[in-house]
Amino acid sequence: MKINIRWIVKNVPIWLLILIVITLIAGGFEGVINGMIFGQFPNLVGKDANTFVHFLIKSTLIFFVTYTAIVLQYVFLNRARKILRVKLKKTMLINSFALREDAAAGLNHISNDASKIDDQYFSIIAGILSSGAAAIISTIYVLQVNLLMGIIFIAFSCLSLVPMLFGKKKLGALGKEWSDQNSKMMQSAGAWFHGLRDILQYQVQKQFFKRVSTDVETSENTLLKQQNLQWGIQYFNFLLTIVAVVGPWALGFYFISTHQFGVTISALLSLTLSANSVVQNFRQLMQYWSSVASTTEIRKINVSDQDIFTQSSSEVDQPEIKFADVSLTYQDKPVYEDVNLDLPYGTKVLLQGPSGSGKSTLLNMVSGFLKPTKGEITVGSTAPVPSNTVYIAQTPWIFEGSIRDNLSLGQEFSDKQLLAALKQVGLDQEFGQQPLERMIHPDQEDLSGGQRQRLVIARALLRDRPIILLDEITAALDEQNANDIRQILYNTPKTVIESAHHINFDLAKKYGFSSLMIKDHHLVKE
Ligand SMILES: Nc1ncnc2c1ncn2[C@@H]1O[C@H](COP(=O)(O)OP(=O)(O)OP(=O)(O)O)[C@@H](O)[C@H]1O
Repeated sequence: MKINIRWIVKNVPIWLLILIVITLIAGGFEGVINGMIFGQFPNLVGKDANTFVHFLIKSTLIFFVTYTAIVLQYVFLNRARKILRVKLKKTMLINSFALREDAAAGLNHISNDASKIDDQYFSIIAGILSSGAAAIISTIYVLQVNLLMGIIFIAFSCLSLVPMLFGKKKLGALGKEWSDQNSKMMQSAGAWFHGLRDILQYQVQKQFFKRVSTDVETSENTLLKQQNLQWGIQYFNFLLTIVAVVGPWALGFYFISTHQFGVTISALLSLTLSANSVVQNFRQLMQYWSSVASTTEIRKINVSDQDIFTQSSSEVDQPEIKFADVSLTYQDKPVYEDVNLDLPYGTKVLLQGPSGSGKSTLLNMVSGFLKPTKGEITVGSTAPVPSNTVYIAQTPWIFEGSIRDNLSLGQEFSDKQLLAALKQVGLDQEFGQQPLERMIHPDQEDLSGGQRQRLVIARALLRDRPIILLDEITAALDEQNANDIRQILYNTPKTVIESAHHINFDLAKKYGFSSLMIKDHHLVKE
């Protein structure tokens, strides 16, 4: 998808576009009203008081309408920009989510890229429209003062287009380079902040800061390169503007001295005054163009055809999990090769294997987050979808908000249900009098690792899903808590697949678990 004029027109309401066009036309007279009104002065010589009053009222009205139109123009343009910013950020949020981009890349899009597109595209398009309207109106005025000289002035004005023709591509490439480097800088800055404890512990402040500061320098250097190129182009523009003014004078003086085409000094003077508006607006347009060019690449937004808001149905009843000749390879590295597996509903499985052997990978395939490179996985009669499972991960996801928010995720649950879920994981007594209202701030680490883990388990218990996937969930829990939690999660008719290094074999036996061992890219029953 490309953020361009078509996208803008599609997203701004038609009534607003009409108001913008009307105010643009009215405001476009600003460049020539002085010329138009001052040009009347010679006609006032020797006229009566009535004519003066009439002239004053007319001039006041013209000034009033033009300046009011300019202000309204910006009010409407700003409203349109706000609509476009909201649409752009929402589009970016959805696409980064659908494409599973990492947090740093996604945040870079909605912060840096979105501001750059707003500053150097949306606001510039507004400027282009107003300068364009002013240039057209000034041009019409200039042409009707003296056709030949008017054409000469405008032809010279077009010279200012030349430098931009050469710089456009390079500016676009630098814009993209800057955005990529910015994303890298956000990643290394994120690592710098997240790693505070380890960085201090290993006393590697200097070494680590060098990484971050190099990335900051690199992205700022590219921005500077881009700005220098913009101003280089602008400098050539200025030089050509001199030619655009002096050139027509030279021709005009020649026509005056040879008495050709009725060119007079006064016509040349009024043309210079009005044509200035044409030249200025052309120059402005070129400056705008260079800004627009610098956003060309970042305005190309990767889109996914997936509709993330479509609710995938989770109505499979007592599904069987089947793997038929499933292989999964990361780049060139095989994790699974031709695996066949049949897990009837209610099966309880302990997934074992050395670190890096593929335990999380298997759970991710069953939950539909990873597609096999070859073969087919079915859950019930369909391919796996995340909504059929609860996947409890090694690192619990909690967010800024109340315990209630973190449990319900915005869905409808009664207080009774929420409190019962907290009680099941033993958290009902740990969060004070009103546990559901307690606010949590993940960045302040105000919950222990075990509390976080139990909170996300309570979140899972609230939801009735036929398959429970447990990925190293007890790593942050003490033995007692780990056993209590396991009892809750195991005591269910549902399918449970647990990957764990530390296993309570007594409990596993009690609840009928069998073992699946990952060996040489295959699953072996033990
Ligand atoms: N996104 C990825 N890109 C490339 N390789 C990956 C990716 N995710 C995992 N791997 C590789 O796939 C292999 C299996 O990883 P997986 O996380 O499933 O192992 P695991 O058995 O769960 O390990 P652990 O017990 O340490 O958590 C590893 O060698 C890992 O490096």
